[in-house]
Amino acid sequence: MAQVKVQAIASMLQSKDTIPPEYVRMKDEQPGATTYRGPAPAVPVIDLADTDRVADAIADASREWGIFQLVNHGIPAAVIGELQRVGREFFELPQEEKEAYAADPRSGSIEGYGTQIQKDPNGKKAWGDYLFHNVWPPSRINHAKWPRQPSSYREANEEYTKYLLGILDKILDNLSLGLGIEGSALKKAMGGEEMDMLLKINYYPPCPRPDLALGVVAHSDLSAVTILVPNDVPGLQISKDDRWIDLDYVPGALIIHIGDQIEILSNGKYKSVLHRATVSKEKVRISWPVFCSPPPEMMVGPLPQFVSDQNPAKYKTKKYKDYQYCKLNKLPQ
Ligand SMILES: O=C(O)CCC(=O)C(=O)O
Ligand SMILES: [Fe+2]
Repeated sequence: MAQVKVQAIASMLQSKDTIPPEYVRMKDEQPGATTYRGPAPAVPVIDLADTDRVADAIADASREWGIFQLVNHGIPAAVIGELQRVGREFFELPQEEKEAYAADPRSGSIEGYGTQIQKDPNGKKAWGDYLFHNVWPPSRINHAKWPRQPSSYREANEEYTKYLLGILDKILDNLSLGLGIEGSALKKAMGGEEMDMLLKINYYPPCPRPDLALGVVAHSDLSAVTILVPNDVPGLQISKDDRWIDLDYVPGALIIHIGDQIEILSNGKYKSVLHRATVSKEKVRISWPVFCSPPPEMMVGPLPQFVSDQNPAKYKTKKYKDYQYCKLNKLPQ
């Protein structure tokens, strides 16, 4: 039987101020009770075209924040606009059309249409649905999980991916230089052209109680780097100095997260960022993260340059898919 999607629940709600109890987070997670409202420094906004400063800015932000917003990245607004339009139109299709792409947990693949299913000790759920599909490398793309409607879905996603490959190269290059290693080193450690890029579309319907629910619970991304396009409804929060703070909406910016794999490869010099997604009372929030990771069989561990007697390895060396298994099953890394 198909999982009941949040989009269907939201459209059937009678009440304007209550939600089903399984969507009410525990008190210590509720955004209404835990969002920091005082003055806080803003997540760095970095200009990719500012060649004098960009390398230091990316390295500093990745050490101190694990996240930054990237402007002047060179992806035409029309390309991002198309990515957003076709993704939104997919979620606006009738429910039964979307179910043709349902994720199948028994298949061993994360790809497809589904609803947030984090294993939660309190039986709580998150207020969001999603679509996952690979966009790179071509050999691991399964077009059966790419929407056939709207008809320009495939072209829009291929076009966006082409630009992302170039931007990811620049980010990894600058991250490598910031560690004092060769520009190509981190990309090589991620499998070079064989690295994996997995697109997720998060669809968060309007929620009568955004103070009580979460779209995505607190986590760091397992990826090496995540490149995210938001729509214009803010909602992403990060934990900084033990406070949950909002990211500003910067029109046209890409939000770059440092994920666990870069933290591991750099032996902790760069930090993956703890983040969560809140939802809106009136508006649909949508985000398009692309998780960029080593291929499943790649061995990942601290690079030898960062390990010494004085500075022992803080993380294990094992296959990426074994890191993935531990994270998905909430086992020790
Ligand atoms: O929707 C967002 O802004 C964040 C989503 C997210 O963190 C994720 O899907 O991993
Ligand atoms: Fe995330």
